[in-house]
Amino acid sequence: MKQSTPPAIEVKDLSKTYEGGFQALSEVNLNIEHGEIFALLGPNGAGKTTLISILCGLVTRSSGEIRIGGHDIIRDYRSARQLVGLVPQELATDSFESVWDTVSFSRGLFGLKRNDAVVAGVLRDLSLYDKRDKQIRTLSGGMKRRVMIAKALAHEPRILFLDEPTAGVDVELRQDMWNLVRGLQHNGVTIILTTHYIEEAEQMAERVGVINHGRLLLVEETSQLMRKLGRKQLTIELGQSIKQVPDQLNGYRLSLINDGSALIYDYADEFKESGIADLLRRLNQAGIVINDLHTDQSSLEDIFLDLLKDRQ
Ligand SMILES: Nc1ncnc2c1ncn2[C@@H]1O[C@H](COP(=O)(O)OP(=O)(O)OP(=O)(O)O)[C@@H](O)[C@H]1O
Repeated sequence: MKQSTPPAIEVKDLSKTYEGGFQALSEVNLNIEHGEIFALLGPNGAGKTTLISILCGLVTRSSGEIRIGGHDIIRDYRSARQLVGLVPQELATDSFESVWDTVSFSRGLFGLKRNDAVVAGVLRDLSLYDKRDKQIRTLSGGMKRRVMIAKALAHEPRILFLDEPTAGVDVELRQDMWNLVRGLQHNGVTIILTTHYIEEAEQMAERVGVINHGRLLLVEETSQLMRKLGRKQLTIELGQSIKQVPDQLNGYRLSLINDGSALIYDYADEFKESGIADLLRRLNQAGIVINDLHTDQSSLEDIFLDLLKDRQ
């Protein structure tokens, strides 16, 4: 019988209570497939770093089971850890080591043989090759962050965790970072990132997990989530202002704005086709002249805020 490949990450009933009694994670269940880009979204203190740190073996769980590439992270720690690279939120700075030595040493920490071609490749991908002989303490903040990524990639991990990779970085580095992420995914690397830049999760991630107060509220394909929860708004600019929405349009979620010169119609994607044509016909029947129409779609950010409001 052919055995199926285990998921990149399997988390079952994971809970974490820190010393002192604070429960940072409760009953988290999550599977992440190979080659996915998965975004973990949540406000400050939601438990994202705790989850990532447990998955990388830096923080111990209180209960639950975790496998990385099928390896239990406690019983089979080395095999599990070998598969994982972590770019932490905090930058390790002020090193007197050179960029090259730091990255090469990181590879050695995983018991791997020295491989200059791999280290050179990683440094080139991150535009660090020219700086390879510089001491880390002499680099700019952005360059130091690149070194952190290079360190995480030095042992060629199959799964890369990026803890808020774009917080406080400039546009150029952010762009480079996302190009790098796409390139890694192309090579089959699984990417798990946390971000406060929700539009980026929307653009980059195939699936999103929303976490708050240590609970994973939902895990959904990004497009699915947008479709399901993403409300749309149609703004109807009127030829002439009106004082109130005519009675015959009471069945629609309409509101008047801008002193009665425009109507807002809230609708969900699935009602788009029939709803709008019907509404426009009825407006016409009510003698309302339409000047212009435009639509707005709620972003993942809006959805996220709505979710937190509903479930708190
Ligand atoms: N070592 C610790 N001891 C006690 N409590 C901790 C410890 N580390 C984290 N916490 C608490 O656990 C909660 C979750 O923290 P965590 O860093 O996982 O959140 P986060 O979602 O990553 O937040 P941020 O977006 O701010 O990084 C926070 O309330 C934090 O104060």
